[in-house]
Amino acid sequence: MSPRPVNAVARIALTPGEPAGIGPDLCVMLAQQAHPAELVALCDPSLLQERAAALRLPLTLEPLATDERIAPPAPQAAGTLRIDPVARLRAPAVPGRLDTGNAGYVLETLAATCRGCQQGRYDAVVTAPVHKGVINDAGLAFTGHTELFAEHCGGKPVMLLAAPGLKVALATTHLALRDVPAALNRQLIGEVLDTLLAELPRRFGISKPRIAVCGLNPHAGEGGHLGDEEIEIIAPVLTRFRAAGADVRGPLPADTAFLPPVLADTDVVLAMYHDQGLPVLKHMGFGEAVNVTLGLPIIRTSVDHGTALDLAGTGRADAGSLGAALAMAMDMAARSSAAGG
Ligand SMILES: NC(=O)C1=CN([C@@H]2O[C@H](COP(=O)(O)OP(=O)(O)OC[C@H]3O[C@@H](n4cnc5c(N)ncnc54)[C@H](O)[C@@H]3O)[C@@H](O)[C@H]2O)C=CC1
Ligand SMILES: NCC(=O)COP(=O)(O)O
Repeated sequence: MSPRPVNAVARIALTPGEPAGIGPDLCVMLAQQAHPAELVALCDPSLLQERAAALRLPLTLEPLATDERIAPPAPQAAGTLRIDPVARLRAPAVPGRLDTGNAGYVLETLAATCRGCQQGRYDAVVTAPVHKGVINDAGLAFTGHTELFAEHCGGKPVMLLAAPGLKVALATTHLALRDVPAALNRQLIGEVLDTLLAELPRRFGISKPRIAVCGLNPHAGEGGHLGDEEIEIIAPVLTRFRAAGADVRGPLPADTAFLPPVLADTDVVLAMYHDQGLPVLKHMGFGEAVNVTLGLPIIRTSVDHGTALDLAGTGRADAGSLGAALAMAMDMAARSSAAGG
């Protein structure tokens, strides 16, 4: 498929995620306004039609033309979404009620999206949340979109969440806390920093990224008295990167790494594990933050929240983060297109 011209309208894939969660609600809500990109939902059409009816919101689903040369991407009109019916629900989608019967369907929508992105059919993908537990309960091993997209598309993924005023990247993602120390090694920290230093300019336009790196242990190990991962693993890698000219600071005690004076001259804080960095990020910007996977050959952004089963079908879910994820995906697609693809 030939690359689209610079400034062309982007075609963005949208996956509603867990059928019982708020993902379908948010897609319907997002469709209530016009967008300067074409939005293609990859899912069972009945899911969105039923959720729109439950929310009493208008929605017209327009089939995606099978040959994009005939129908180039067009801006999305209010009240509409394009639809690519890549998979069928196996069980009724009841808001708030998980059903293991639909786990395979959810993974099929994600696999089809990866194929579409790799084929150049989509300029980016925006994902609504999936329920990791129900997929595993169905007997399908799954840790997250981040890892699944890397499996399908290649690359060494780095999870980064961006809120206004703070970006947090993670050295490890979906791991039991007890497994984190064993997962950390010099090669991993080096690869994560390499990805951040390559992707922050490319995806965000940050030309010389300033990265603050957290330690693992309280007080960054207190000189080796509270753990030695800082001395054995993190500090030597940072010394190597600094010698090569990178602006990387640390290892910093995580409890003070997010103070305003540190953040004032930091582009990204690199946390060692999920719950070291994300509570701070969500405290600052829940509802307007975006989860982006760096290090993939494709552009993938997502919401900052989960499936919120308690809100599905009620109309009370906030679509702010999905809107922000779409805006970031369009921005990244435009940047990529301007850079030649
Ligand atoms: N990108 C993804 O696919 C993600 C999936 N998850 C999955 O979501 C499931 C549920 O996770 P939880 O820890 O319960 O987190 P959650 O984010 O679903 O819910 C936490 C709290 O935030 C509220 N909330 C979440 N999104 C909201 C929204 N858009 N508007 C208003 N309130 C909102 C919920 O009502 C709940 O009170 C888990 O299976 C988890 O794996 C979690 C995070 C990201
Ligand atoms: N807390 C972020 C999260 O769990 C999202 O994971 P993923 O499905 O985007 O990999």
